[in-house]
Amino acid sequence: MNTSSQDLAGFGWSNFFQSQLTADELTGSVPVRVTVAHRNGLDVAHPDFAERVPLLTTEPHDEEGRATVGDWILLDAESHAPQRLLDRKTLFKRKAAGADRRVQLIAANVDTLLVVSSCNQDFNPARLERYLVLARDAGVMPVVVLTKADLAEDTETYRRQAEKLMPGLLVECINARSREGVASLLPWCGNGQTVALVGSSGVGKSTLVNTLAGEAIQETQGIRASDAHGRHTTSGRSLHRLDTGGWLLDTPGMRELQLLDAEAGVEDLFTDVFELATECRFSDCGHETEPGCAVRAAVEAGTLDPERLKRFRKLVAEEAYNSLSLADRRARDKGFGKMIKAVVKEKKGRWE
Ligand SMILES: Nc1nc2c(ncn2[C@@H]2O[C@H](COP(=O)(O)OP(=O)(O)OP(=O)(O)O)[C@@H](O)[C@H]2O)c(=O)[nH]1
Ligand SMILES: [Zn+2]
Repeated sequence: MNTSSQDLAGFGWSNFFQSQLTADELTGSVPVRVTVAHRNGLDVAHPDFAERVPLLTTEPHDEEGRATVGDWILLDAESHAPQRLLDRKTLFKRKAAGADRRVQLIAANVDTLLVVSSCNQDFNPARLERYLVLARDAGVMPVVVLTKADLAEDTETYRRQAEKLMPGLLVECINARSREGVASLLPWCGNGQTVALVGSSGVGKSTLVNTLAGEAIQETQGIRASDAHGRHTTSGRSLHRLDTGGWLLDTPGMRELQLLDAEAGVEDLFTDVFELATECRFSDCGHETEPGCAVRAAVEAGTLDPERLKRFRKLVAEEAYNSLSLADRRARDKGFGKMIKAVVKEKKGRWE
């Protein structure tokens, strides 16, 4: 077998992976990319072949040691038996529901996350912010893509709102249905580049995939005229080659990604709020009613957008909730239910 490193580069191979190989591995192994992670095997691809191989052997609780879609693994050059997993450049993961909170791997080695929303009533800065946190946590570069620019009267207002979410954030307003429309995204989809998409239902993810791929690999469905919500379209877990030589990683797991355990990401995204908070009189200030609160002072002085503070609070609360185990969540929900019941009972009692 004589595969040039250029061919491998088209699959996403780079010096980052190459430098992990030992002298023995350079001659005795062949690197392959995981295109589908099945329960009992891995579909892998290489410029010269594609096949199903057995799972890597891992320690029972080493969830991150398992291979997921997008990973690079080494096979024995002769037998094609899987040898080991290479370190990842980036990783999307989530904690599974359930008492043991196992880590679920979603996708590895994604270079760019296209955060999709549209230039209409679906545009939601809070949701975009959440996806940006997610990208930060995975170590992936985010690009905000605002679709349906062809239907909007004033795309600049949307663009400006999105740009305000993070310093230096790239925002592209596009028509996802036209080849020319998506041209501005091509730099992120070049040879060997891996992109993934997130965004709510109906914003045009499948349309974008179709246009980028140059063929209909995703089913799109018409938007329901009445409520502007797209219908859910199904898709298989996969890594698709784009016309441009890039790879589109589109899996149900990726589509369902939610903000989970994103503490570091929240800090990155809201450095202004965190910096202000260091000046609050109390170190555990909740920025609600405490005296000497620098965060509220900034809002009053007009230097901090109150909407931004609101979103920050929501994100922190949501993250705290998501980080609870399922058992804790149930207990909390039950506690909440009990509290409601008690209040209702008390109110009723008063009138009976
Ligand atoms: N005019 C116009 N229509 C668009 C654009 N992007 C998407 N649409 C339409 O919006 C509808 C929903 O698009 P989809 O691609 O199915 O949305 P989705 O995000 O994949 O939705 P789910 O599969 O539910 O996650 C379809 O009717 C598309 O044709 C755009 O940029 N311009
Ligand atoms: Zn404060």
